[in-house]
Amino acid sequence: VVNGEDAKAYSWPWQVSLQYLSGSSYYHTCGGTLIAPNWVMTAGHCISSRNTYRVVLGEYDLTKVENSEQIFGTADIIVHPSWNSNCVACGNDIALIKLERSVIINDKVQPACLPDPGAVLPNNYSCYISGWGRLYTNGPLPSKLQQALLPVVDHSVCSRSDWWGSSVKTTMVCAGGDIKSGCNGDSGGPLNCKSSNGLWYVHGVTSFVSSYGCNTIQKPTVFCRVSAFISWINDTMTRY
Ligand SMILES: C[C@H](NC(=O)[C@H](CCCC[NH3+])NC(=O)C(F)(F)F)C(=O)Nc1ccc(C(F)(F)F)cc1
Repeated sequence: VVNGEDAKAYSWPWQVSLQYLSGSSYYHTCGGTLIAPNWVMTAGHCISSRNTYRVVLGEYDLTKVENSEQIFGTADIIVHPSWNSNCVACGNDIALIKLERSVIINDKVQPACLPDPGAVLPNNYSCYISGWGRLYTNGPLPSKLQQALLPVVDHSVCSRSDWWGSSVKTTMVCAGGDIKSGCNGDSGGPLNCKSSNGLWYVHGVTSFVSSYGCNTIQKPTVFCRVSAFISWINDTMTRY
């Protein structure tokens, strides 16, 4: 997250650190969202069949053991069937991870609410991105979870030729576009948006930023629009 701030510890209790095994150590590679006691939602581009992954919940400072962490292996990983790793602009950048067992729900680990099917947020609606992605383009990863307020940019603006043009589809959500943005390592994490009922809903799965730099003007962070995939999510959680 570029130009964000340290999140309050455990204030996004559905935030996940997806880590891959390299040698004898695990490394943070992507974010994710807990959506059920044994299911995590992340980005399709976060998954490679060559890797072994683990999922960490109740995480805040990646460099410390805080005794709130719950660590799980994966029982199954289902990448959206229409995800094409050669075409991030085509969308469908979403995957589901079935955990080897259910998490212990507590004040630091809770599932997120998901939006109603088809729900589209209006322009300028305030949401927060959260993640352990780079603090600036080509910069370091933070230790503590970061967050930044990103206003939603509706599709009519986001698809303008001097914005994302045809690279952004209606199955995506744009947010930001100024000096705040997601950055590499935030992939797969949540776009957290507060509803009028006072609950936080995850409307986006962090998908891409500009190759010219994470916080490029008129290139908002682009998210997979969760409300376009509710049926697939429900069907998958039922079938696997
Ligand atoms: C460096 C930058 N990386 C990214 O945006 C990667 C996703 C890469 C998936 C494809 N391998 N995502 C992130 O870094 C994230 F944290 F913001 F989500 C990138 O490749 N951006 C990018 C590539 C293509 C297109 C476009 F669709 F337009 F072709 C747009 C942005």
